[in-house]
Amino acid sequence: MIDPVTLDGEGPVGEFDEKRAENAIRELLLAVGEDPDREGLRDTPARVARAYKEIFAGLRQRPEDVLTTTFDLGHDEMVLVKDIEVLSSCEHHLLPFHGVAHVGYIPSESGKITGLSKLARLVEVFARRPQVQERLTTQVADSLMRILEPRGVIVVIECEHMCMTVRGVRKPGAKTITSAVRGQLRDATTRAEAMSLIMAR
Ligand SMILES: Nc1nc2c(ncn2[C@@H]2O[C@H](COP(=O)(O)OP(=O)(O)OP(=O)(O)O)[C@@H](O)[C@H]2O)c(=O)[nH]1
Ligand SMILES: [Zn+2]
Repeated sequence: MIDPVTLDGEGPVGEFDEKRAENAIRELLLAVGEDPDREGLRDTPARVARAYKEIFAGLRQRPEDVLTTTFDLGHDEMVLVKDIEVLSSCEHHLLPFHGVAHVGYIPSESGKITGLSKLARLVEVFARRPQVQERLTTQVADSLMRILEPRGVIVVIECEHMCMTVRGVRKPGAKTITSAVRGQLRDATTRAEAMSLIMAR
């Protein structure tokens, strides 16, 4: 089961309760002073419930479900996929944060490699949950270390948080950058090489 605090678990959690989500959205519309029965809003609770089902689909997925394909290519140098689009939701305001993730690893001695698309799928598993950017970053790094047993991992995520743009402090354009570095990628030279590849435009 997924740990409800760290959300770091193996999943899947229970089924998405669409009816309950619909009722909650109806309540929210009433709370803001709207009429959920007026024509334009009549289908909104069901629509929003379906949207949340999609947005939080990662709660019902495990990293093992996507890191399936591995090959022994004997490649033992760094593999880095840059600019993977990230669309997640901050758990404080349930507003989106979006940007990019860069995920790199140095394969195990045996050269155990995964499909490139699987790194993007792994980001999705953790992004589609109520999140904070720091946890998203470490969960991607730690699950890669656990499942692929590489010699090192680097994950850098750059996002803009809607809760800082549409409300509150209102600072559009401010970017948050988080990183998680594991194993041999902690060595200064290797880390510097990875960072220069990540920062190169
Ligand atoms: N560390 C971290 N903070 C986040 C993330 N997403 C949102 N936050 C912050 O969570 C904090 C919640 O602060 P609170 O003071 O409880 O909430 P608030 O009154 O709505 O805060 P303001 O946004 O400053 O108006 C805010 O500072 C947000 O910017 C994230 O991914 N990581
Ligand atoms: Zn927020």
